[in-house]
Amino acid sequence: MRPAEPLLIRAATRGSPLALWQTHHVAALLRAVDPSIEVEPVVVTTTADRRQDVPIAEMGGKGVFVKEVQAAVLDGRADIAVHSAKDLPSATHPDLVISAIPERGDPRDALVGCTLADLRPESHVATGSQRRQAQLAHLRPGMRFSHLRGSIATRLDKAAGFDAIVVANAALDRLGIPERASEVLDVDVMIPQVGQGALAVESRLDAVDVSDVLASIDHGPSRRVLEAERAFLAELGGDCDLPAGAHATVSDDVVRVDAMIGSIDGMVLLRERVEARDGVAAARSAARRLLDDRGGAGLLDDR
Ligand SMILES: NCc1[nH]cc(CCC(=O)O)c1CC(=O)O
Repeated sequence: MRPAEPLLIRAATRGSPLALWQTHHVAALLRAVDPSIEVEPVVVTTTADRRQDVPIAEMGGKGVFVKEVQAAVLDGRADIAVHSAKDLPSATHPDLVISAIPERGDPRDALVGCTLADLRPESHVATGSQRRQAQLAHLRPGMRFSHLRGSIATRLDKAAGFDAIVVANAALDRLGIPERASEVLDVDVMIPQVGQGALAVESRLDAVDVSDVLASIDHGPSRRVLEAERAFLAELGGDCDLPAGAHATVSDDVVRVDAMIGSIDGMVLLRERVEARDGVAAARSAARRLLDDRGGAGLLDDR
């Protein structure tokens, strides 16, 4: 018997060590299902990667990380695009489909430099995320914040200049440096960003053969919570960085959504928890309560 024809899947990815780890992870998951699959990374250098000096918000929001990776799939240079789910805008491209959401990693944020208990009102924290700043400022009023962006390695290199920086714990795990976390913040202390710790693999809507293969590495519970979290983001109408976050979990067929909207100075922090079998409905209702009933819409407008 002849061996099966190898199936080549070209995977568009950013070139950072984290993005490459994620692409290799997707490749390993696919090959565990079908060893005849070969995954060839197609590295795309995004404008956002080249311009480390410019805040994300000024480059057009968080979609800047994914647009150029998606373009490689849309114009046929690649078959799939591997993204950090949290970098994906809430509305996907009309010609693309999220054909796999593999089992989610750690959704939590990590403090690097010192623990939460070590943070004083005079402490200086660096983060580029309005969500992280709003929640930390609420926990420890008075702290000074500086902007920080760049790859995880770049940010870790600059950590010594501050009392603490905040990064996704999944990134430390994936880069093999979990010991850099001074403290991993419980989701009750710091609500994570929509999609944090999860991967989203896109393919062309018309490439049914590719999406069939990817379906084999889709993880149902992870898809269910991610779709809920993304519905929260869509309801907020925000694809740029907002002082807002949502985290969903599923147990006994019930999805629980914890969501927050705050002011960047930490003076106001609104939280809601909604549980329902329909996670998307739960997330939308958490968003409506925060925006309409509790004044969150005004907070987002005032930024
Ligand atoms: N903001 C950029 C970004 N996009 C995805 C991750 C980490 C990996 C993940 O959340 O899956 C990071 C780094 C960070 O937030 O510290």
